[in-house]
Amino acid sequence: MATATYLCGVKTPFHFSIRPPLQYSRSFCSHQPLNLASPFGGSIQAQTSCLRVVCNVQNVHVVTRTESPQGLIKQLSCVMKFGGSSLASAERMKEVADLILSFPQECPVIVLSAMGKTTNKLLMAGEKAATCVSAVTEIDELSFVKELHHRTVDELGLEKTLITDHLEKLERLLNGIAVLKEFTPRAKDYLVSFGECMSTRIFSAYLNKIGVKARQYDAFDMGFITTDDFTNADILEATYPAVAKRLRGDWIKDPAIPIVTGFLGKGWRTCAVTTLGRGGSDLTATTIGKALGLREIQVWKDVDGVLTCDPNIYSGAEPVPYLTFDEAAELAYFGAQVLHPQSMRPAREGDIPVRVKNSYNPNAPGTLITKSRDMSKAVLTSIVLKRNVTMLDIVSTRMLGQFGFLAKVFSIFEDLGISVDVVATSEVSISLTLDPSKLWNRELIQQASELDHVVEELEKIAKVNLLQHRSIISLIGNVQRSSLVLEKAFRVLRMNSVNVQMISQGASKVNISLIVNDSEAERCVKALHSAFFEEGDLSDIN
Ligand SMILES: Nc1ncnc2c1ncn2[C@@H]1O[C@H](COP(=O)(O)OP(=O)(O)O)[C@@H](O)[C@H]1O
Ligand SMILES: N[C@@H](CC(=O)OP(=O)(O)O)C(=O)O
Repeated sequence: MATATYLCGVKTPFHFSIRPPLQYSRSFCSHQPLNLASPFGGSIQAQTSCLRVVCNVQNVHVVTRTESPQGLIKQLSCVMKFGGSSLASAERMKEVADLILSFPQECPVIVLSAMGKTTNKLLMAGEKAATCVSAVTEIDELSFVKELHHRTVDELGLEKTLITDHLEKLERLLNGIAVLKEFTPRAKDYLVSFGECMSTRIFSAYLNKIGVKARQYDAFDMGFITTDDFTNADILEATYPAVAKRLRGDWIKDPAIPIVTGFLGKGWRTCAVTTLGRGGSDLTATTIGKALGLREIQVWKDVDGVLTCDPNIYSGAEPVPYLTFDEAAELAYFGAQVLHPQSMRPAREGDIPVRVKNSYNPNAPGTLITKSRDMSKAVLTSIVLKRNVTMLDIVSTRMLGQFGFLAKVFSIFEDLGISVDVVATSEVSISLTLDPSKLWNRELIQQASELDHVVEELEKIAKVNLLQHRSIISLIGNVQRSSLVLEKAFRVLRMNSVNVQMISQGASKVNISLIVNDSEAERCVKALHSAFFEEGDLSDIN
């Protein structure tokens, strides 16, 4: 296979490949004058040169290289993602715009979540529409969403018509939910999508108003193809080339800062709007970073980076300067809300650094997440808590030495489509926790019967003890020094009279998980945090 790549600006933007057996002809057409608007204002007189590759089968690839009088024009360079916490008001939108413009050397792709708590409000409005008898217009959450967006448009000096269509559609959708008295996962995804659709339209219009050329994109219309698992869809491989083609194509034709809806996609079978799970805009950002092979992915939050523990549990949590993709993935998977559980995957695959920064405090260095880092001094990086976990103790009813027991147990989970989080096994017994993210979005009643069904199936081959209201405390760090970590952790837990019910050191080599009662969990995290990060006596055990 022959591969040609033009180097334009910061990163390699074009790749095309031709399989040797195909006949192809090439023609160059050069020096076609083109008027390009610079996204940061003004226009650039540019020329393009095209390399046209015509294959004798069905594909025609046209690769275009764009040049300004000074040379090649800048290419999209990084992703900047801003979450709801960074975009809570018109004032915040202005500050985010200023923040973006304070990096004139960058040509960013901007990914936005819904404003403030819009997603929660929309979900609540949907629940109320499905269960209440009063008129949809009386739902407080709908009034809140309308008021927030109207006020923002007004304060930014934008046309009211910018969002009228969306607000009308939103109300009609809630009326439909009220008539059907049903709020399906598919309806949930369509309903919450209005949040991102409106925030991106408002922000893009504002940038254009202040003279920065921007173009709004709905992710479900620009190539984000997902599974049809509403409320928790996975991104499919076809997304990467589709997104790259669309963003690059538009940028070359008419450069404008892309403003993309986070969190959303399009189901590949249903063609309906899907969402990537709560906090999914982080995943949108890393997917775009990988698709375009960008230099860096920035996720701007309301905290000074990834912290040593959840600041809502312990306000003395400190920023962690460096993390590996593996550490960040474990941290996110085991419950740190700051990053979406799947968001590290595209960044790791594309080997693109992720920087977590604070939009309220841009000068703080934040956290840099890369493939590897110097672990020589690392012991513990962060403590993560996942609450309300269900644990199962499963003991084989057969004699010791019974082979195939583990396989049978896991095939039951596979058949029922339930993910397992933490596992500890012996030849005849298994203790495990169930991944609540796979149960979160389902109706409570369904959850209960689902668990009953799991137990029923398992009881055909084992004695089962179902233990609810447990927490997983994950110690993320250098498992090469696990003895040190465990020694200290158990000393702290013993001093706090906490009994650990299960322990697992994952194959990931960055995580030790301890299972304790929900009621003891926060106390444990605080005590562990203070022992590992504040008392400074790690050197003792070193
Ligand atoms: N280990 C952690 N480090 C940083 N923030 C954390 C951590 N654990 C939980 N959080 C919470 O995550 C929040 C940021 O994530 P999120 O609300 O999803 O941001 P955004 O809406 O900007 O994407 C913080 O405000 C903080 O309360
Ligand atoms: N708005 C969605 C998606 C998202 O990523 O939000 P945030 O970036 O504010 O966590 C949610 O609340 O889940």
